[in-house]
Parts: sequence; structure tokens; C-alpha cells
Amino acid sequence: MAKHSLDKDKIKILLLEGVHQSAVDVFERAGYTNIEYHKAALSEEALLTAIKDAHFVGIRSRTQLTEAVLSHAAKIVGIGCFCIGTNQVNLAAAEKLGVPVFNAPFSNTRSVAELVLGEIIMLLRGIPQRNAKAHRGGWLKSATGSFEARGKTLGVIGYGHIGTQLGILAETLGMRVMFFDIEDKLPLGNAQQVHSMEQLMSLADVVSLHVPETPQTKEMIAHAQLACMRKGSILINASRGTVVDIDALAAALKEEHLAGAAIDVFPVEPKSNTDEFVSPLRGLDNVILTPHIGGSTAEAQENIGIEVAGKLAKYSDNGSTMTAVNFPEVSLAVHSGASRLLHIHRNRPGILIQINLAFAEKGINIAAQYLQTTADIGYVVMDVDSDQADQALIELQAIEGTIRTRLLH
Ligand SMILES: NC(=O)c1ccc[n+]([C@@H]2O[C@H](COP(=O)([O-])OP(=O)(O)OC[C@H]3O[C@@H](n4cnc5c(N)ncnc54)[C@H](O)[C@@H]3O)[C@@H](O)[C@H]2O)c1
Ligand SMILES: O=C(O)[C@H](O)COP(=O)(O)O
Repeated sequence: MAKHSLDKDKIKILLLEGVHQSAVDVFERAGYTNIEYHKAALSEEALLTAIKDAHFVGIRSRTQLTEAVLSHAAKIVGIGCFCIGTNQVNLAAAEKLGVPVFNAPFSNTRSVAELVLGEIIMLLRGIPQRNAKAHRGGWLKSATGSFEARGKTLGVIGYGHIGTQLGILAETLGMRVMFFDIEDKLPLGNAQQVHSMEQLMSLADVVSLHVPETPQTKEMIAHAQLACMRKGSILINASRGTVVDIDALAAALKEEHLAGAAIDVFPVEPKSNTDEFVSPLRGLDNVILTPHIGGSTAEAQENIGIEVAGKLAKYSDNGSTMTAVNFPEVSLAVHSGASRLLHIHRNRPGILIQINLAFAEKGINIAAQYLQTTADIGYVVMDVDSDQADQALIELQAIEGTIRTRLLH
């Protein structure tokens, strides 16, 4: 019988920001019952308390897992971002602690693409301002500033999962699709890659942003880039709030250089639904403001819950790290009839030799062994006879450069 480092009911899973019930169901089906569930993000102080004894933490885009927060998480084994973006986690700090971070890279792709497609039609028709006027008792029946999407040019910046989906959907409306990406990308449908962002912006009737938050994308759309956009064109941002200089955008809209915008993400977002939303874009009728709900559909949230909880449970049960965003990726078979040991260490030459020598000296037989590394850490997985597992764990813990070890269920 396999030995356990920790019984499943002792493994605390902390789920924040109202991740979907499907995640709880996956954990419970896998035998993990010690689940602390919060419908919203926690305050910084409450987070430090809750994370202290948590083995797994599940968050969405709001919770910031900084190096300081992670340093309070003495027992943390794995992190799940129940969304696409992982910029809210200090990935390098998690890696140094030997903690893999998982996300759901495509579960809400379609939801974002559909929202943006709808916004393109609404903005080209000038619906937001007509809607606002009607709510105030006005009547703006006019074809002025109202256009079909057919024949217009969509410029996609960041031609990844969402950008490509959006491109395909926009082509079905008869739009011409152009894109800018730092990588050479296979154009889907009739899309065309343009190698200068400013050139793309000068050609497009609608520009939609789908880049991740990185140091390079911080305020990549500022005064100069907005000035390249065609007069009367439209900007959509459902990527990250840091990508656009929001004051520059407000100015371009007020000067009527842009005809409208749809913004789902903001440099500063309210921490909860009861906090005030403050933005220079408030009060501009030609701007669709949405509260970071690009991926918030029933379908996406349910799928995300299943996917990310599944990855965390699999890592906990058998050590698999496939698709981890900051960690060596290892796909592992089940380890029935043996005990599995995980050894995470600082990546330096000779670790495997040290392990194998130590095991040989103690007569510990290794049934299977896997090693994968990144520049900074190494991840060794070994299956050994269950009656030798406790001794093997002691040997592993004594290896110089060890970050953490686990003996699996
Ligand atoms: N509003 C929401 O609710 C919501 C939902 C999902 C994702 N997002 C955001 O959208 C982003 C994109 O999602 P995705 O799934 O398409 O990601 P992705 O990784 O599949 O695609 C991102 C693309 O951007 C490109 N890129 C990176 N840096 C660039 C730069 N400086 N200039 C131009 N291109 C650059 C990459 O090469 C890649 O092709 C996510 O990182 C996330 O932050 C927001
Ligand atoms: O990165 C993402 O997937 C989106 O920004 C969605 O984040 P959310 O789960 O907080 O809605």
C-alpha cells in the first residue's frame, strides 16, 4: 500500500473570488474535502491569514499573490489561476519556492471573442450613445456615424487564442482582418500580418487589444499610438488595464479623434462589487464600460473550474505538471503499486547523481525516474517500493539544493 505524506483530508484547499462550483466538485470527487471557499477576493490581511496553512490556492484575476504574500504561505504546494491571465501571481517567486502555477489557457477564449464581436457592431452603429440618450428621454434617430461591419477593417493586436478566434468571427461578418504580433503567426482565414503596430493602427476602423500584461505591453497604447489611429475609429480593450494609457484614451475620445471605445479592463479596478469604480472614461456616452467580465460566462466559468481544479488535483495525486506556466512540465503515468516521491531543487549540476548515490547506498530501488528542468529549478519524480518510501524521503531531504520534497498519495 502506498504511503502518504499527508492524508487528503488534511490538505487545505483555499478557493477565492467565487470560482465555479465545478471546481469544488472536482476536488471532492478526487477526495479533497478540506476546502475553504470565499465568494469574493479577500482583503490583504485576511488573505495572509487564510493562506498561512493552505496547500493549494485557487484565485481569479483580482487576488495578488506577490512575493510577500507567498512568503506567508508556509505550506503552499500549488496555485491555480481560474482564468487565463497569470500576471497577478509573482511567477518567479512561486518557482523559487518550488510551487507550480496552473491556469486555463483557453476556457474563456470564446466568451471574450464573442463579447468583442458584439461590441464592434454596437460601436460601429453608435448604439452606446443612442442608448444613453434614450435612457435620458432623448431620441437620436439618425444614420450619421452609423456603419455596417461588413467591409470594415479590424486590427487585432496580439494574435493569440483570443485574437485568432475574434479574427475568424469578424471575417464571418465580412470584415477584413489584419493583425500585429511580436511573433510570426499563421494567419487564419484571410487575415494579414502587419509588422508595425502603428501601421496597423493607421489602417484599421476598429483596433482590438489581446496581448498579455508584460513589461513590454505596459501602456503600449498611449498618446502617440492613439494619434496613429484613423479619425472616427474605435478602440477595444479586453486584455489588461495596464496596456492602455487611460488618460490618453479619455483625451482622444473627448477630442472626438476616436468615435468610441469598449473597455473591460482598467489600470485600477474596484476590489469588490461594492467598491466605487473610478475612471476618466465615466460619463462618456460613446464608451462601453464593462466590469472585467470578458470571460465571465456560465460556460467559461464551469469549464475553467473543471480544468484548473483537475490540474491541481492531478499534481497533488501524481505529480503531473503539464501546462504549468512557471515550472518544468512532466506528464506522468499513474504510480499504482509504488510510492512516488517529488524532489524540487535548485538547478545545478550533479543533483541526480547525488540522489542516485544516496539511494544506492541505502539499497533503495528506483522503479522509475523522470527529470525536467527550467533555468532555475529541477524537478525529479521517482517511484520506489512503498516500504522504502520513508527512507527515500529522508535521503532526498538531505540533498544539498533541495527546495521541497513530497511523498504522494
Ligand atoms: N477581459 C477578460 O475577462 C479576459 C479574459 C481572458 C483573457 N484576458 C486577457 O487577454 C490576454 C490575451 O489572451 P489570449 O488567450 O489570447 O493570450 P495568448 O497568449 O494566446 O495570446 C497573446 C498574444 O499576444 C502576443 N504578444 C505578446 N506581447 C506582445 C506585444 N508586446 N505586442 C504584440 N503582441 C504581443 C503573443 O505573441 C500572443 O500571440 C490574456 O493574457 C489576459 O490578460 C482577459
Ligand atoms: O485572465 C482572464 O482570464 C480574465 O481576465 C478573467 O479574469 P476573471 O476570472 O477575474 O474574470
